[in-house]
Amino acid sequence: MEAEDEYQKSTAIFLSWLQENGVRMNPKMKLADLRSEGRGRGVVAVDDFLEDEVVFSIPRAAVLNVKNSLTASNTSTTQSAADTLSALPPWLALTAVLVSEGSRQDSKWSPYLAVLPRELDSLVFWNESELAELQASAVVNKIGRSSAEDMFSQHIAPLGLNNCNTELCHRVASIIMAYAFDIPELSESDPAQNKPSLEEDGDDLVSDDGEDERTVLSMIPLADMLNADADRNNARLCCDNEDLEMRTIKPISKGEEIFNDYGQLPQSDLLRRYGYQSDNYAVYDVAEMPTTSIMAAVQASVLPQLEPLSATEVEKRIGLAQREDIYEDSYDVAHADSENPSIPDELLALLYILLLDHENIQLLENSQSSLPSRSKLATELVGQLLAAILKEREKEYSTTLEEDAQLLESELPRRTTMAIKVRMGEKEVLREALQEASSFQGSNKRMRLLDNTESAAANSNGKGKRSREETTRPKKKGRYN
Ligand SMILES: C[S@@+](CC[C@H](N)C(=O)[O-])C[C@H]1O[C@@H](n2cnc3c(N)ncnc32)[C@H](O)[C@@H]1O
Repeated sequence: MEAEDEYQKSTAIFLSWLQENGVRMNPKMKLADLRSEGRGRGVVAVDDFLEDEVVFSIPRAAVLNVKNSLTASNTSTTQSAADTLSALPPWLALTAVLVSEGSRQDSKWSPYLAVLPRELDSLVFWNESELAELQASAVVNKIGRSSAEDMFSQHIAPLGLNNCNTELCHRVASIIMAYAFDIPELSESDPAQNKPSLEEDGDDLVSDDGEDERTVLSMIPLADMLNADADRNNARLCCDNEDLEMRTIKPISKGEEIFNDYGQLPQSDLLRRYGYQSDNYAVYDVAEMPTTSIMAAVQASVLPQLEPLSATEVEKRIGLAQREDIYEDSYDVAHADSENPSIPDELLALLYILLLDHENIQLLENSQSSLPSRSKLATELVGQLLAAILKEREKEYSTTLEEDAQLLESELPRRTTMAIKVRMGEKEVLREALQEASSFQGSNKRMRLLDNTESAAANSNGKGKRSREETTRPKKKGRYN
């Protein structure tokens, strides 16, 4: 059979299967072939929807998760299989279940499994030269291909599932990452938990988010046919009733696509987890600033006016940053919005601690002073150091924004184009952060500048007068401002 016929036929069989399994579809929706627009299948309105209308409803028994799969298989091994699976993280247990269901001709979910993709563009499937196009994006270190393979060989291989191999496990785990939902175990639910997610760990089939809500990682036929495109979200999965319901969250006009919400992801994570790129997610882009490179810049004395710090002194200041709860392994810079600046307070606080003069670091250490507000953290010197660090970070990418823009004008392989957009998004963020850093105007009076040291030394020798600024240091514990 031609691949095209196969595609249409599998859609038709899936639609009949949905009906047989009690899925009720509003006649105002249709499952559409959106391949020409690069979105595979999707759900489209064929008539106007009001806000809070049901688009379709799905009985919980049609959902594919560990419990339902074990119930459907109804074998004597069910209890021991349940025990084995419940010891695994939810994503791994569901991977085992999908591989197992996929290998059975008589699986209740066969027509559903047949419409799931054979190939994905998630980063785990990119080869080295494709990944190299992401340049210095931190996402390259988050793919976790080899750690996933360790899990497969340690936990899935011993199950002896038919036709199971590493590539299949990757494919299934990636489908789960892009398609599965975490749904509340019972009907007392928080419908906010409706986005496909895999960022799970834990060792139970249900996960507990710590707020009395236990969720079950589940594949939800049809609900997972909704695409997403940042703020074009107009529907969500509601788990309050016996049946799961996809409901509109705003009026939708005839002809519009019905979109779910995958979250406010930077383009890098969208690519890693869902295997696509969309300019509409660029507003959520971030550039990661690893603390190791921040420390390297500090120790390399990138600013000549800075008094150098000994290794012991650096250690002490890191300890202080940890005590103040602002020390992180890396800091995300992002696009500023009405509520948040581009550079996070924690990063400013770290640099401030690294740049404080000896007298003031002592006061902070003895809790005679505390970290000031953002405007005072944002000293000119902090801005200069940050600018130097941001420029170094920019240099880790082997092309400039302008060169990337030029590259995009030519015909490129799909993955190269997506990678270029991701790295451009990060470079845009770095530029914005650089601009923000250049605007810092807070006083340098407590900063570890060579001048300060000289005047302080002169003062301690009784040869000089303290400057007016130095005498304004806080005398008791409290915020500098
Ligand atoms: C939950 S599924 C949605 C159904 C999917 N289109 C299908 O045909 O099976 C998520 C996958 O859909 C695709 N997708 C979702 N939103 C998209 C978009 N705005 N643009 C391109 N692809 C999208 C991505 O491949 C993603 O991994």
